[in-house]
Amino acid sequence: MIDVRGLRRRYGPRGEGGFDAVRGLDFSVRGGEVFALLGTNGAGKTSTVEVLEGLAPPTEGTVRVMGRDPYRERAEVRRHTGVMLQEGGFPSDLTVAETARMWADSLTAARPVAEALDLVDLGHRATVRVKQLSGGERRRLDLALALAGRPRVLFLDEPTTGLDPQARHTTWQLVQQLRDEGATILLTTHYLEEAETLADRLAIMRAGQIVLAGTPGEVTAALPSRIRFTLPDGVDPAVLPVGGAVVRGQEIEFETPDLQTSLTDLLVWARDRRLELGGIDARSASLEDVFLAVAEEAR
Ligand SMILES: Nc1ncnc2c1ncn2[C@@H]1O[C@H](COP(=O)(O)OP(=O)(O)OP(=O)(O)O)[C@@H](O)[C@H]1O
Repeated sequence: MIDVRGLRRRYGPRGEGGFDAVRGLDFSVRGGEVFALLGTNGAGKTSTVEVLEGLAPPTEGTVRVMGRDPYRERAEVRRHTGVMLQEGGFPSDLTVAETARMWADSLTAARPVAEALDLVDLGHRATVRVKQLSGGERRRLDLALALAGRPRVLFLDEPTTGLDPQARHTTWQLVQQLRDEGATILLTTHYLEEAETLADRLAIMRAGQIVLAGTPGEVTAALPSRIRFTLPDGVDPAVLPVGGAVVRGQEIEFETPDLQTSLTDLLVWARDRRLELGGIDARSASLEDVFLAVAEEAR
């Protein structure tokens, strides 16, 4: 549904004075998939998504959405896409329902306004003026408008920024529901839990390039897992069956690329010696660990 080959996006002139925000991206998003673009501030996520939305042409490379060029064939592509920009811009004197109705009138086959507002839990705020909405409510209105045309492809740029935890979870459920109904969704987010929860696949960008991509499981497998425990008093850490452990008194921590094997070996070793290990904590790297490692490498 989305295909990006060799995408570059440059702001300003060629040569000095210009800036390459996107420096050669390749990725694709399959139908019915949620794909998350992650990256530090300024990594180039919005610059990429804007090209996919047809708001700007690529400086180099090709981009296809549903097999079409979203910039040159904007009218055709736009009919099937829903877009939630990082900042929506609505006339602030209109009410929520008026805003949604105005938007719906510009679409073919829009959802009924009440249905679109109910999807994002804004039905009870229909008669409130946009300027009186909280930041989180405006975000949800943005989302309602993005969904209004029953899009087959949905672009969500930081959809849950400013939402309280409950509204965030409701939004996640909505995104999952839309995906289950067949929508293809590309989102950017700074919430790693959001990416872990929603994304079938994700890519981490840094300085205009993708540095890691895959399923959340594949991406977190890029870093070693970690095992921690406490040895019983009187047991010398030197007898441990693992190399490279960090030892603080009786507290032991070590990393392993193969969590299951290392943990099994450790537990069998302890059982054979009738040792009771305390506070065993064994975990794979989290997406946050990976993200921080990627960001750290850039320093
Ligand atoms: N119109 C512009 N002119 C010049 N430079 C720009 C312009 N828009 C963005 N940039 C620069 O391009 C780089 C990428 O910006 P972009 O907004 O795509 O990053 P992002 O990954 O979406 O960041 P964030 O997480 O902060 O939203 C940044 O260094 C930014 O300063």
